[in-house]
Amino acid sequence: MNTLHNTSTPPGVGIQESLAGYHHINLLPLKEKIESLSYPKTFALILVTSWLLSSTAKWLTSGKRKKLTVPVFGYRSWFEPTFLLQTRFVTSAKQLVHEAYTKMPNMPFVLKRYDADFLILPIRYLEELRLIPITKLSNKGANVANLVPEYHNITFLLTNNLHVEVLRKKLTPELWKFIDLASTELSHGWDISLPTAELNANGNKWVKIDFERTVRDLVARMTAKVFLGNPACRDQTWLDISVDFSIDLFTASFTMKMFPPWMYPLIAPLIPARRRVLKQLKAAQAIVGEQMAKHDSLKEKRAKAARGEVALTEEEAQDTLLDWMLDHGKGSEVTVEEMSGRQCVLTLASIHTTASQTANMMFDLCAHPQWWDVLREEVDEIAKDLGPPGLVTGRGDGGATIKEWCARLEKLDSFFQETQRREPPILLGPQRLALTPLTLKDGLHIPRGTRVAFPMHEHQNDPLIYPNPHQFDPLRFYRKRHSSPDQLNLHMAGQTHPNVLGFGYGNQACPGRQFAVAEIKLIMARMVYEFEFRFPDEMKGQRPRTGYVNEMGMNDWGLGFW
Ligand code: HEM
Repeated sequence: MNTLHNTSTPPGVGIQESLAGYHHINLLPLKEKIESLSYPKTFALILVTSWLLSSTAKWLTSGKRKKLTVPVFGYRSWFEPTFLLQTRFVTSAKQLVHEAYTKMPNMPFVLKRYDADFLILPIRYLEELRLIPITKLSNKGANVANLVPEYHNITFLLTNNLHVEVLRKKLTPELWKFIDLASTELSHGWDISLPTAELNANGNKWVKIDFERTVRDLVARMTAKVFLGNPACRDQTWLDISVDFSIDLFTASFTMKMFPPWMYPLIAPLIPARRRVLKQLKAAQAIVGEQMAKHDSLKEKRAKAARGEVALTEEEAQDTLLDWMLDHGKGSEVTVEEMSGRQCVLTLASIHTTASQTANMMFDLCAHPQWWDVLREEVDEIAKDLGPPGLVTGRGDGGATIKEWCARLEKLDSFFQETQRREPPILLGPQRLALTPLTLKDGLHIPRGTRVAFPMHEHQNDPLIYPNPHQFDPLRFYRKRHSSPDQLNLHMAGQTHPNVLGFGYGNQACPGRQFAVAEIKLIMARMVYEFEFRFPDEMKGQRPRTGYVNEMGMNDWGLGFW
Protein backbone atom coordinates (compact mmCIF):
# COMPACT_ATOMS: atom_id res chain seq x y z
CA MET A 1 0.00 0.00 0.00
CA ASN A 2 2.34 2.67 -1.16
CA THR A 3 0.36 4.53 -3.64
CA LEU A 4 -2.78 6.53 -3.98
CA HIS A 5 -2.74 5.86 -7.65
CA ASN A 6 -5.32 3.21 -8.32
CA THR A 7 -4.91 2.12 -11.91
CA SER A 8 -7.91 -0.13 -11.67
CA THR A 9 -10.22 2.81 -11.06
CA PRO A 10 -12.63 2.90 -13.95
CA PRO A 11 -13.05 6.21 -15.73
CA GLY A 12 -15.60 8.47 -14.12
CA VAL A 13 -15.20 7.03 -10.62
CA GLY A 14 -14.37 9.72 -8.09
CA ILE A 15 -11.32 9.80 -5.86
CA GLN A 16 -13.37 8.99 -2.79
CA GLU A 17 -14.23 5.51 -4.06
CA SER A 18 -10.78 4.81 -5.39
CA LEU A 19 -9.30 5.53 -1.97
CA ALA A 20 -12.01 3.87 0.05
CA GLY A 21 -10.27 0.56 0.55
CA TYR A 22 -7.01 2.04 1.82
CA HIS A 23 -7.58 4.71 4.46
CA HIS A 24 -10.62 6.22 6.01
CA ILE A 25 -10.04 9.56 4.46
CA ASN A 26 -13.27 11.32 4.03
CA LEU A 27 -12.83 13.22 0.80
CA LEU A 28 -15.95 15.19 0.13
CA PRO A 29 -16.60 15.93 -3.51
CA LEU A 30 -15.09 19.34 -4.24
CA LYS A 31 -18.44 21.08 -4.66
CA GLU A 32 -19.74 19.95 -1.27
CA LYS A 33 -16.42 20.72 0.30
CA ILE A 34 -16.52 24.31 -0.92
CA GLU A 35 -20.14 24.66 0.14
CA SER A 36 -19.26 23.46 3.62
CA LEU A 37 -16.75 26.30 4.09
CA SER A 38 -17.70 29.38 6.04
CA TYR A 39 -17.45 32.76 4.30
CA PRO A 40 -14.13 33.71 5.92
CA LYS A 41 -12.68 30.34 4.95
CA THR A 42 -13.96 30.69 1.38
CA PHE A 43 -12.44 34.13 1.20
CA ALA A 44 -9.13 32.84 2.56
CA LEU A 45 -9.20 30.00 0.04
CA ILE A 46 -9.76 32.44 -2.83
CA LEU A 47 -6.94 34.65 -1.55
CA VAL A 48 -4.46 31.80 -1.28
CA THR A 49 -5.44 30.29 -4.64
CA SER A 50 -5.19 33.61 -6.42
CA TRP A 51 -1.84 34.35 -4.80
CA LEU A 52 -0.54 30.92 -5.79
CA LEU A 53 -1.80 31.33 -9.35
CA SER A 54 -0.38 34.79 -9.81
CA SER A 55 2.99 33.95 -8.26
CA THR A 56 3.25 30.79 -10.38
CA ALA A 57 2.47 32.80 -13.49
CA LYS A 58 5.03 35.45 -12.52
CA TRP A 59 7.65 32.81 -11.79
CA LEU A 60 7.04 31.20 -15.14
CA THR A 61 7.30 34.48 -17.02
CA SER A 62 9.97 36.39 -15.09
CA GLY A 63 13.14 34.86 -16.58
CA LYS A 64 16.37 36.75 -16.14
CA ARG A 65 15.13 40.11 -17.38
CA LYS A 66 16.53 43.28 -15.87
CA LYS A 67 13.87 44.67 -13.53
CA LEU A 68 12.41 48.14 -13.14
CA THR A 69 14.02 50.02 -10.30
CA VAL A 70 11.29 52.53 -9.45
CA PRO A 71 8.90 52.30 -6.49
CA VAL A 72 5.55 50.58 -6.75
CA PHE A 73 2.79 52.84 -5.48
CA GLY A 74 -0.32 51.93 -3.54
CA TYR A 75 0.34 49.05 -1.12
CA ARG A 76 -1.48 49.78 2.14
CA SER A 77 1.03 47.75 4.11
CA TRP A 78 3.83 45.23 3.64
CA PHE A 79 1.26 42.49 3.98
CA GLU A 80 -1.20 43.62 1.35
CA PRO A 81 -1.24 40.96 -1.36
CA THR A 82 -0.53 42.31 -4.85
CA PHE A 83 -3.80 41.13 -6.26
CA LEU A 84 -5.71 43.29 -3.73
CA LEU A 85 -3.80 46.32 -4.95
CA GLN A 86 -4.57 45.33 -8.54
CA THR A 87 -8.24 44.89 -7.65
CA ARG A 88 -8.35 48.36 -6.14
CA PHE A 89 -7.05 49.73 -9.43
CA VAL A 90 -10.16 48.40 -11.21
CA THR A 91 -12.51 50.66 -9.26
CA SER A 92 -10.23 53.29 -7.75
CA ALA A 93 -7.70 54.05 -10.47
CA LYS A 94 -8.52 57.75 -10.37
CA GLN A 95 -7.79 57.99 -6.66
CA LEU A 96 -4.65 55.84 -6.89
CA VAL A 97 -3.24 57.90 -9.75
CA HIS A 98 -4.08 61.12 -7.90
CA GLU A 99 -2.40 59.98 -4.68
CA ALA A 100 0.67 58.76 -6.51
CA TYR A 101 0.94 61.97 -8.57
CA THR A 102 0.62 64.08 -5.42
CA LYS A 103 2.95 62.07 -3.20
CA MET A 104 5.62 61.41 -5.81
CA PRO A 105 5.72 64.61 -7.86
CA ASN A 106 8.03 64.47 -10.86
CA MET A 107 9.09 60.91 -10.07
CA PRO A 108 8.59 57.74 -12.08
CA PHE A 109 6.54 55.13 -10.24
CA VAL A 110 4.76 51.88 -10.95
CA LEU A 111 1.00 51.31 -10.76
CA LYS A 112 -0.35 47.79 -10.85
CA ARG A 113 -3.30 46.91 -13.05
CA TYR A 114 -4.64 43.37 -12.93
CA ASP A 115 -2.96 42.28 -16.13
CA ALA A 116 -0.04 44.67 -16.35
CA ASP A 117 2.30 46.93 -14.42
CA PHE A 118 2.43 50.50 -15.68
CA LEU A 119 5.59 52.55 -15.46
CA ILE A 120 4.17 56.05 -14.98
CA LEU A 121 6.55 58.73 -16.17
CA PRO A 122 6.47 62.47 -15.44
CA ILE A 123 5.64 64.63 -18.45
CA ARG A 124 9.25 65.79 -18.73
CA TYR A 125 10.01 62.46 -20.41
CA LEU A 126 7.29 62.90 -23.05
CA GLU A 127 9.46 64.62 -25.65
CA GLU A 128 12.31 62.13 -25.26
CA LEU A 129 9.90 59.23 -25.72
CA ARG A 130 8.27 60.88 -28.73
CA LEU A 131 11.59 60.63 -30.56
CA ILE A 132 11.98 56.89 -29.95
CA PRO A 133 10.90 55.01 -33.08
CA ILE A 134 7.70 52.94 -33.06
CA THR A 135 9.80 49.78 -33.63
CA LYS A 136 11.13 50.28 -30.11
CA LEU A 137 8.26 51.96 -28.32
CA SER A 138 4.84 51.18 -29.67
CA ASN A 139 1.34 52.51 -29.06
CA LYS A 140 -0.16 49.46 -30.77
CA GLY A 141 1.70 47.08 -28.50
CA ALA A 142 0.04 48.83 -25.55
CA ASN A 143 -3.40 49.76 -26.89
CA VAL A 144 -4.09 46.63 -28.94
CA ALA A 145 -2.82 44.35 -26.16
CA ASN A 146 -5.61 45.78 -23.98
CA LEU A 147 -8.06 44.05 -26.34
CA VAL A 148 -6.53 40.54 -26.03
CA PRO A 149 -6.43 40.47 -29.86
CA GLU A 150 -5.58 36.77 -30.27
CA TYR A 151 -8.96 35.84 -28.78
CA HIS A 152 -10.97 38.27 -30.90
CA ASN A 153 -9.54 37.59 -34.37
CA ILE A 154 -7.92 41.02 -34.57
CA THR A 155 -4.22 40.19 -34.34
CA PHE A 156 -3.75 41.78 -37.76
CA LEU A 157 -3.82 45.12 -35.92
CA LEU A 158 -0.38 44.35 -34.57
CA THR A 159 1.18 43.58 -37.91
CA ASN A 160 -0.38 45.99 -40.38
CA ASN A 161 -1.29 49.62 -40.37
CA LEU A 162 -3.83 50.09 -43.15
CA HIS A 163 -6.49 51.47 -40.77
CA VAL A 164 -4.10 54.23 -39.72
CA GLU A 165 -2.72 54.86 -43.22
CA VAL A 166 -6.21 55.46 -44.61
CA LEU A 167 -6.89 58.11 -41.98
CA ARG A 168 -3.55 59.83 -42.57
CA LYS A 169 -3.44 59.61 -46.34
CA LYS A 170 -7.09 59.86 -47.34
CA LEU A 171 -9.36 61.13 -44.56
CA THR A 172 -7.22 63.97 -43.22
CA PRO A 173 -6.03 65.41 -46.57
CA GLU A 174 -9.61 65.39 -47.88
CA LEU A 175 -11.15 66.17 -44.49
CA TRP A 176 -13.77 68.70 -45.58
CA LYS A 177 -15.07 66.58 -48.42
CA PHE A 178 -15.62 63.76 -45.94
CA ILE A 179 -17.05 66.06 -43.29
CA ASP A 180 -19.51 67.31 -45.90
CA LEU A 181 -20.56 63.70 -46.53
CA ALA A 182 -20.81 62.96 -42.83
CA SER A 183 -22.91 66.06 -42.42
CA THR A 184 -25.47 64.87 -44.99
CA GLU A 185 -25.83 61.71 -42.94
CA LEU A 186 -26.18 63.75 -39.77
CA SER A 187 -29.12 65.50 -41.39
CA HIS A 188 -30.59 62.17 -42.44
CA GLY A 189 -30.32 60.76 -38.91
CA TRP A 190 -31.35 63.94 -37.09
CA ASP A 191 -35.10 63.37 -37.00
CA ILE A 192 -34.63 59.61 -36.54
CA SER A 193 -32.35 59.82 -33.53
CA LEU A 194 -33.75 62.94 -31.90
CA PRO A 195 -37.36 63.24 -30.71
CA THR A 196 -38.17 66.15 -33.02
CA ALA A 197 -41.58 64.68 -33.97
CA GLU A 198 -42.50 64.24 -30.32
CA LEU A 199 -41.44 67.82 -29.56
CA ASN A 200 -43.48 69.17 -32.45
CA ALA A 201 -46.50 67.13 -31.37
CA ASN A 202 -46.44 68.17 -27.71
CA GLY A 203 -45.90 71.87 -28.40
CA ASN A 204 -42.23 71.81 -27.39
CA LYS A 205 -42.67 70.58 -23.83
CA TRP A 206 -39.57 69.02 -22.27
CA VAL A 207 -38.74 65.51 -23.48
CA LYS A 208 -36.24 63.23 -21.73
CA ILE A 209 -33.47 61.71 -23.83
CA ASP A 210 -30.33 59.72 -23.19
CA PHE A 211 -27.99 62.25 -24.73
CA GLU A 212 -24.91 60.07 -25.13
CA ARG A 213 -26.84 57.25 -26.77
CA THR A 214 -28.49 59.69 -29.14
CA VAL A 215 -25.14 61.13 -30.15
CA ARG A 216 -23.64 57.65 -30.49
CA ASP A 217 -26.38 56.86 -32.98
CA LEU A 218 -25.69 60.02 -34.96
CA VAL A 219 -21.94 59.46 -34.95
CA ALA A 220 -22.39 55.83 -36.03
CA ARG A 221 -24.32 57.06 -39.07
CA MET A 222 -21.78 59.76 -39.92
CA THR A 223 -18.85 57.39 -39.55
CA ALA A 224 -20.48 54.64 -41.61
CA LYS A 225 -21.16 57.08 -44.43
CA VAL A 226 -17.49 57.93 -44.67
CA PHE A 227 -16.07 54.47 -44.10
CA LEU A 228 -18.52 52.29 -46.01
CA GLY A 229 -20.93 54.59 -47.86
CA ASN A 230 -24.47 53.82 -48.93
CA PRO A 231 -26.36 51.53 -48.37
CA ALA A 232 -24.30 50.16 -45.42
CA CYS A 233 -24.57 53.47 -43.56
CA ARG A 234 -28.34 53.02 -43.40
CA ASP A 235 -28.26 49.31 -42.63
CA GLN A 236 -29.51 48.91 -39.06
CA THR A 237 -27.46 45.72 -38.60
CA TRP A 238 -24.28 47.64 -39.37
CA LEU A 239 -25.29 50.58 -37.18
CA ASP A 240 -25.93 48.16 -34.30
CA ILE A 241 -22.62 46.39 -34.82
CA SER A 242 -20.77 49.66 -34.95
CA VAL A 243 -22.09 50.64 -31.53
CA ASP A 244 -22.18 47.23 -29.80
CA PHE A 245 -18.85 45.86 -31.01
CA SER A 246 -16.88 48.27 -28.82
CA ILE A 247 -18.95 47.56 -25.74
CA ASP A 248 -18.70 43.79 -26.16
CA LEU A 249 -15.03 43.78 -27.08
CA PHE A 250 -14.20 45.96 -24.11
CA THR A 251 -16.31 43.82 -21.76
CA ALA A 252 -14.84 40.54 -23.03
CA SER A 253 -11.25 41.82 -22.86
CA PHE A 254 -11.73 43.30 -19.42
CA THR A 255 -13.19 40.05 -18.11
CA MET A 256 -10.38 37.95 -19.58
CA LYS A 257 -7.71 40.19 -18.18
CA MET A 258 -8.97 39.55 -14.67
CA PHE A 259 -7.43 36.08 -15.06
CA PRO A 260 -3.81 35.08 -15.58
CA PRO A 261 -2.98 34.61 -19.28
CA TRP A 262 -2.58 30.84 -18.96
CA MET A 263 -6.26 30.64 -18.06
CA TYR A 264 -7.45 32.54 -21.17
CA PRO A 265 -8.12 29.39 -23.23
CA LEU A 266 -10.38 28.11 -20.44
CA ILE A 267 -12.16 31.37 -19.69
CA ALA A 268 -12.60 32.75 -23.21
CA PRO A 269 -15.29 30.31 -24.41
CA LEU A 270 -17.34 31.06 -21.28
CA ILE A 271 -17.65 34.80 -21.86
CA PRO A 272 -20.91 35.75 -23.58
CA ALA A 273 -19.57 39.17 -24.62
CA ARG A 274 -16.77 37.40 -26.51
CA ARG A 275 -19.24 35.17 -28.27
CA ARG A 276 -21.13 38.30 -29.33
CA VAL A 277 -17.90 39.85 -30.64
CA LEU A 278 -17.27 36.79 -32.82
CA LYS A 279 -20.87 36.92 -34.08
CA GLN A 280 -20.56 40.62 -34.87
CA LEU A 281 -17.37 39.97 -36.81
CA LYS A 282 -19.20 37.32 -38.84
CA ALA A 283 -22.17 39.58 -39.51
CA ALA A 284 -19.79 42.38 -40.47
CA GLN A 285 -18.23 40.08 -43.06
CA ALA A 286 -21.55 39.83 -44.89
CA ILE A 287 -22.05 43.61 -45.00
CA VAL A 288 -18.46 44.65 -45.72
CA GLY A 289 -18.05 41.70 -48.11
CA GLU A 290 -20.96 42.98 -50.19
CA GLN A 291 -19.41 46.46 -50.43
CA MET A 292 -16.08 44.88 -51.38
CA ALA A 293 -17.71 42.85 -54.14
CA LYS A 294 -19.32 46.05 -55.48
CA HIS A 295 -15.94 47.77 -55.46
CA ASP A 296 -14.52 44.96 -57.60
CA SER A 297 -17.42 44.89 -60.02
CA LEU A 298 -17.34 48.68 -60.45
CA LYS A 299 -13.63 48.95 -61.17
CA GLU A 300 -13.97 48.92 -64.93
CA LYS A 301 -16.97 51.24 -64.99
CA ARG A 302 -15.24 53.72 -62.70
CA ALA A 303 -12.18 53.70 -64.95
CA LYS A 304 -14.40 54.41 -67.95
CA ALA A 305 -16.18 57.18 -66.05
CA ALA A 306 -12.81 58.74 -65.24
CA ARG A 307 -12.17 58.88 -69.01
CA GLY A 308 -15.61 60.46 -69.51
CA GLU A 309 -16.97 57.45 -71.39
CA VAL A 310 -19.89 56.58 -69.05
CA ALA A 311 -21.79 58.22 -66.24
CA LEU A 312 -21.99 56.79 -62.74
CA THR A 313 -25.00 56.82 -60.45
CA GLU A 314 -24.62 58.65 -57.14
CA GLU A 315 -24.07 55.38 -55.32
CA GLU A 316 -21.54 54.13 -57.86
CA ALA A 317 -19.63 57.40 -57.64
CA GLN A 318 -19.14 57.16 -53.86
CA ASP A 319 -15.55 57.52 -52.72
CA THR A 320 -15.33 55.76 -49.35
CA LEU A 321 -12.45 54.94 -47.09
CA LEU A 322 -13.14 51.28 -47.84
CA ASP A 323 -12.51 51.95 -51.54
CA TRP A 324 -9.17 53.55 -50.71
CA MET A 325 -8.14 50.64 -48.50
CA LEU A 326 -9.09 48.13 -51.21
CA ASP A 327 -7.03 50.05 -53.76
CA HIS A 328 -4.00 50.39 -51.47
CA GLY A 329 -4.08 47.26 -49.29
CA LYS A 330 -1.96 44.19 -50.02
CA GLY A 331 -2.23 40.45 -49.42
CA SER A 332 -4.27 39.52 -46.35
CA GLU A 333 -5.19 43.18 -45.80
CA VAL A 334 -7.79 42.97 -48.54
CA THR A 335 -9.44 39.71 -47.50
CA VAL A 336 -13.06 39.99 -46.40
CA GLU A 337 -12.18 38.62 -42.97
CA GLU A 338 -9.50 41.17 -42.22
CA MET A 339 -11.21 44.10 -43.89
CA SER A 340 -14.45 43.61 -41.95
CA GLY A 341 -12.49 43.18 -38.72
CA ARG A 342 -10.69 46.42 -39.54
CA GLN A 343 -13.99 48.25 -40.11
CA CYS A 344 -15.21 47.01 -36.73
CA VAL A 345 -12.04 48.18 -35.04
CA LEU A 346 -12.38 51.58 -36.68
CA THR A 347 -15.85 51.90 -35.17
CA LEU A 348 -14.28 51.11 -31.81
CA ALA A 349 -11.72 53.88 -32.22
CA SER A 350 -14.12 56.45 -33.54
CA ILE A 351 -17.68 56.20 -32.24
CA HIS A 352 -17.71 55.97 -28.45
CA THR A 353 -14.78 58.34 -28.12
CA THR A 354 -16.56 60.99 -30.19
CA ALA A 355 -19.96 60.47 -28.55
CA SER A 356 -18.46 60.55 -25.10
CA GLN A 357 -16.63 63.85 -25.72
CA THR A 358 -19.82 65.38 -27.16
CA ALA A 359 -21.85 64.19 -24.18
CA ASN A 360 -19.26 65.57 -21.78
CA MET A 361 -19.50 68.94 -23.52
CA MET A 362 -23.28 68.95 -23.23
CA PHE A 363 -23.08 67.92 -19.57
CA ASP A 364 -20.67 70.79 -18.91
CA LEU A 365 -22.97 73.20 -20.72
CA CYS A 366 -26.01 72.11 -18.70
CA ALA A 367 -24.01 72.26 -15.47
CA HIS A 368 -22.88 75.82 -16.34
CA PRO A 369 -25.93 77.20 -18.16
CA GLN A 370 -24.52 80.74 -18.23
CA TRP A 371 -22.52 79.63 -21.29
CA TRP A 372 -25.59 78.87 -23.41
CA ASP A 373 -25.92 82.50 -24.49
CA VAL A 374 -22.23 82.79 -25.35
CA LEU A 375 -22.27 79.71 -27.60
CA ARG A 376 -25.64 80.54 -29.08
CA GLU A 377 -24.52 84.04 -29.99
CA GLU A 378 -21.51 82.60 -31.83
CA VAL A 379 -23.61 80.02 -33.68
CA ASP A 380 -26.36 82.53 -34.59
CA GLU A 381 -23.79 84.94 -35.95
CA ILE A 382 -22.28 82.32 -38.28
CA ALA A 383 -25.73 81.04 -39.30
CA LYS A 384 -26.65 84.57 -40.42
CA ASP A 385 -23.63 84.67 -42.75
CA LEU A 386 -23.37 81.07 -43.98
CA GLY A 387 -26.77 79.51 -43.40
CA PRO A 388 -28.13 77.36 -40.54
CA PRO A 389 -25.84 74.51 -39.45
CA GLY A 390 -28.10 71.77 -40.81
CA LEU A 391 -28.34 73.29 -44.26
CA VAL A 392 -24.80 73.86 -45.37
CA THR A 393 -23.99 70.39 -46.66
CA GLY A 394 -23.75 69.04 -50.20
CA ARG A 395 -23.27 72.45 -51.80
CA GLY A 396 -20.80 71.05 -54.27
CA ASP A 397 -18.02 73.20 -52.83
CA GLY A 398 -16.04 70.24 -51.46
CA GLY A 399 -17.06 71.16 -47.94
CA ALA A 400 -15.63 74.70 -48.11
CA THR A 401 -18.68 76.20 -46.35
CA ILE A 402 -18.54 73.63 -43.59
CA LYS A 403 -14.84 74.28 -43.19
CA GLU A 404 -15.54 77.98 -42.71
CA TRP A 405 -18.43 77.19 -40.37
CA CYS A 406 -16.19 75.06 -38.18
CA ALA A 407 -13.27 77.52 -38.28
CA ARG A 408 -15.48 80.33 -37.02
CA LEU A 409 -16.69 78.30 -34.04
CA GLU A 410 -13.79 79.58 -31.93
CA LYS A 411 -15.61 79.67 -28.61
CA LEU A 412 -17.05 76.22 -29.11
CA ASP A 413 -13.54 75.06 -30.02
CA SER A 414 -12.22 76.37 -26.72
CA PHE A 415 -15.18 74.80 -24.90
CA PHE A 416 -14.24 71.47 -26.50
CA GLN A 417 -10.72 71.72 -25.12
CA GLU A 418 -11.78 72.74 -21.64
CA THR A 419 -14.10 69.74 -21.42
CA GLN A 420 -11.39 67.42 -22.73
CA ARG A 421 -8.84 68.89 -20.34
CA ARG A 422 -11.00 68.10 -17.34
CA GLU A 423 -12.54 64.86 -18.61
CA PRO A 424 -10.01 63.15 -20.89
CA PRO A 425 -11.06 59.75 -22.22
CA ILE A 426 -8.40 57.99 -20.20
CA LEU A 427 -6.52 58.70 -16.96
CA LEU A 428 -3.18 57.39 -18.20
CA GLY A 429 -1.93 58.26 -21.65
CA PRO A 430 -0.27 58.20 -24.02
CA GLN A 431 0.50 54.54 -23.39
CA ARG A 432 3.39 52.71 -25.03
CA LEU A 433 4.96 49.27 -24.90
CA ALA A 434 8.76 48.93 -24.85
CA LEU A 435 9.59 46.43 -27.58
CA THR A 436 13.30 46.58 -26.73
CA PRO A 437 15.16 47.51 -23.53
CA LEU A 438 15.60 51.28 -23.38
CA THR A 439 17.84 53.52 -21.32
CA LEU A 440 16.77 57.14 -21.12
CA LYS A 441 19.13 60.12 -21.02
CA ASP A 442 19.07 60.33 -17.21
CA GLY A 443 19.89 56.63 -16.92
CA LEU A 444 16.35 55.39 -16.22
CA HIS A 445 16.22 51.85 -17.55
CA ILE A 446 13.01 50.57 -19.14
CA PRO A 447 13.11 46.79 -19.59
CA ARG A 448 11.62 45.18 -22.69
CA GLY A 449 7.93 44.47 -22.24
CA THR A 450 7.32 47.46 -19.91
CA ARG A 451 4.05 49.34 -20.31
CA VAL A 452 4.80 53.03 -20.13
CA ALA A 453 2.13 55.67 -19.53
CA PHE A 454 1.81 59.32 -18.60
CA PRO A 455 -0.52 60.73 -15.92
CA MET A 456 -2.58 62.68 -18.45
CA HIS A 457 -5.56 63.49 -16.25
CA GLU A 458 -3.51 64.67 -13.29
CA HIS A 459 -1.18 66.71 -15.47
CA GLN A 460 -4.07 68.50 -17.18
CA ASN A 461 -5.58 69.29 -13.79
CA ASP A 462 -2.35 70.43 -12.15
CA PRO A 463 -2.42 74.07 -10.89
CA LEU A 464 1.19 74.47 -12.03
CA ILE A 465 0.09 73.76 -15.60
CA TYR A 466 -3.38 75.33 -15.66
CA PRO A 467 -4.24 78.04 -13.10
CA ASN A 468 -7.47 77.22 -11.21
CA PRO A 469 -7.65 73.84 -12.89
CA HIS A 470 -10.87 72.84 -11.17
CA GLN A 471 -12.73 75.88 -12.39
CA PHE A 472 -14.67 75.24 -15.58
CA ASP A 473 -13.35 78.03 -17.77
CA PRO A 474 -14.50 77.32 -21.33
CA LEU A 475 -12.81 80.38 -22.83
CA ARG A 476 -9.42 79.44 -21.37
CA PHE A 477 -8.02 78.38 -24.76
CA TYR A 478 -9.87 81.12 -26.67
CA ARG A 479 -8.09 83.73 -24.56
CA LYS A 480 -4.73 82.06 -25.20
CA ARG A 481 -5.37 82.10 -28.93
CA HIS A 482 -6.27 85.76 -28.88
CA SER A 483 -3.48 86.78 -26.51
CA SER A 484 -1.23 87.74 -29.45
CA PRO A 485 -1.36 87.37 -33.25
CA ASP A 486 1.31 84.64 -33.25
CA GLN A 487 -0.89 82.48 -31.00
CA LEU A 488 -3.95 82.62 -33.24
CA ASN A 489 -3.31 79.29 -34.93
CA LEU A 490 -2.31 77.55 -31.72
CA HIS A 491 -4.42 76.26 -28.80
CA MET A 492 -6.97 74.75 -31.17
CA ALA A 493 -8.93 71.55 -30.60
CA GLY A 494 -7.20 68.58 -32.22
CA GLN A 495 -3.70 70.01 -31.84
CA THR A 496 -1.50 67.98 -29.53
CA HIS A 497 0.84 69.51 -26.97
CA PRO A 498 2.58 68.22 -23.82
CA ASN A 499 -0.19 69.91 -21.82
CA VAL A 500 -3.02 68.74 -24.13
CA LEU A 501 -2.95 64.96 -24.30
CA GLY A 502 -6.57 63.94 -24.89
CA PHE A 503 -5.71 62.72 -28.39
CA GLY A 504 -2.33 61.31 -27.43
CA TYR A 505 0.99 62.76 -28.49
CA GLY A 506 3.62 62.67 -31.20
CA ASN A 507 3.52 60.74 -34.44
CA GLN A 508 1.48 57.96 -32.82
CA ALA A 509 -1.29 60.36 -31.73
CA CYS A 510 -4.91 59.81 -32.81
CA PRO A 511 -5.02 59.95 -36.63
CA GLY A 512 -8.79 60.63 -36.61
CA ARG A 513 -8.72 63.68 -34.36
CA GLN A 514 -9.38 66.36 -36.97
CA PHE A 515 -12.37 64.39 -38.18
CA ALA A 516 -13.61 63.95 -34.61
CA VAL A 517 -13.30 67.65 -33.80
CA ALA A 518 -15.22 68.68 -36.93
CA GLU A 519 -17.95 66.08 -36.32
CA ILE A 520 -18.42 67.24 -32.74
CA LYS A 521 -18.53 70.90 -33.75
CA LEU A 522 -21.23 70.15 -36.32
CA ILE A 523 -23.34 68.20 -33.83
CA MET A 524 -22.94 70.68 -30.99
CA ALA A 525 -23.54 73.73 -33.17
CA ARG A 526 -26.77 72.24 -34.42
CA MET A 527 -27.86 71.17 -30.94
CA VAL A 528 -27.24 74.68 -29.61
CA TYR A 529 -28.96 76.28 -32.60
CA GLU A 530 -32.11 74.15 -32.52
CA PHE A 531 -32.68 72.98 -28.94
CA GLU A 532 -32.44 73.80 -25.32
CA PHE A 533 -31.13 71.17 -22.94
CA ARG A 534 -31.21 70.92 -19.18
CA PHE A 535 -30.76 68.12 -16.65
CA PRO A 536 -33.91 66.45 -15.35
CA ASP A 537 -34.99 67.93 -11.99
CA GLU A 538 -33.84 64.88 -10.04
CA MET A 539 -30.22 65.56 -11.03
CA LYS A 540 -30.35 68.93 -9.24
CA GLY A 541 -28.13 70.61 -11.82
CA GLN A 542 -25.23 68.19 -11.25
CA ARG A 543 -23.49 66.75 -14.28
CA PRO A 544 -23.16 62.92 -14.38
CA ARG A 545 -19.81 61.92 -12.96
CA THR A 546 -17.40 60.11 -15.24
CA GLY A 547 -16.93 56.54 -14.05
CA TYR A 548 -13.65 54.69 -14.43
CA VAL A 549 -12.99 51.04 -15.09
CA ASN A 550 -9.26 50.73 -14.59
CA GLU A 551 -7.87 53.84 -16.27
CA MET A 552 -10.70 54.07 -18.84
CA GLY A 553 -13.25 56.85 -18.37
CA MET A 554 -16.85 56.28 -19.36
CA ASN A 555 -20.14 58.07 -18.96
CA ASP A 556 -22.47 55.30 -19.96
CA TRP A 557 -21.45 52.35 -22.01
CA GLY A 558 -24.31 50.21 -20.78
CA LEU A 559 -21.53 48.00 -19.47
CA GLY A 560 -22.27 44.73 -17.80
CA PHE A 561 -20.00 41.78 -17.42
CA TRP A 562 -22.20 39.46 -19.33
C1 HEM B 1 -13.09 62.68 -29.40
C2 HEM B 1 -12.81 61.60 -30.10
C3 HEM B 1 -11.53 60.83 -30.02
C4 HEM B 1 -10.62 60.74 -29.00
C5 HEM B 1 -10.68 61.41 -27.64
C6 HEM B 1 -9.55 59.87 -29.45
C7 HEM B 1 -8.44 59.57 -28.69
C8 HEM B 1 -7.42 58.74 -29.11
C9 HEM B 1 -6.25 58.46 -28.34
C10 HEM B 1 -5.93 59.01 -26.97
C11 HEM B 1 -5.48 57.61 -29.08
C12 HEM B 1 -4.11 57.04 -28.68
C13 HEM B 1 -3.04 58.00 -29.15
C14 HEM B 1 -1.65 57.75 -28.61
O1 HEM B 1 -1.37 56.63 -28.17
O2 HEM B 1 -0.80 58.69 -28.63
C15 HEM B 1 -6.20 57.34 -30.30
C16 HEM B 1 -5.77 56.48 -31.29
C17 HEM B 1 -6.48 56.20 -32.43
N1 HEM B 1 -7.61 56.84 -32.86
FE1 HEM B 1 -8.65 58.25 -31.87
N2 HEM B 1 -9.82 59.46 -30.71
C18 HEM B 1 -11.02 60.02 -31.11
C19 HEM B 1 -11.64 59.88 -32.34
C20 HEM B 1 -11.18 59.09 -33.36
C21 HEM B 1 -11.81 58.97 -34.65
C22 HEM B 1 -13.07 59.73 -35.09
C23 HEM B 1 -11.09 58.06 -35.36
C24 HEM B 1 -11.29 57.59 -36.77
C25 HEM B 1 -11.81 58.34 -37.71
C26 HEM B 1 -10.00 57.62 -34.52
C27 HEM B 1 -9.05 56.68 -34.88
C28 HEM B 1 -7.98 56.30 -34.08
C29 HEM B 1 -7.04 55.25 -34.44
C30 HEM B 1 -7.10 54.37 -35.69
C31 HEM B 1 -6.11 55.18 -33.41
C32 HEM B 1 -4.91 54.22 -33.31
C33 HEM B 1 -3.73 54.86 -33.96
C34 HEM B 1 -2.53 53.94 -34.10
O3 HEM B 1 -2.64 52.74 -33.87
O4 HEM B 1 -1.44 54.47 -34.44
N3 HEM B 1 -10.09 58.27 -33.32
N4 HEM B 1 -7.35 58.06 -30.32
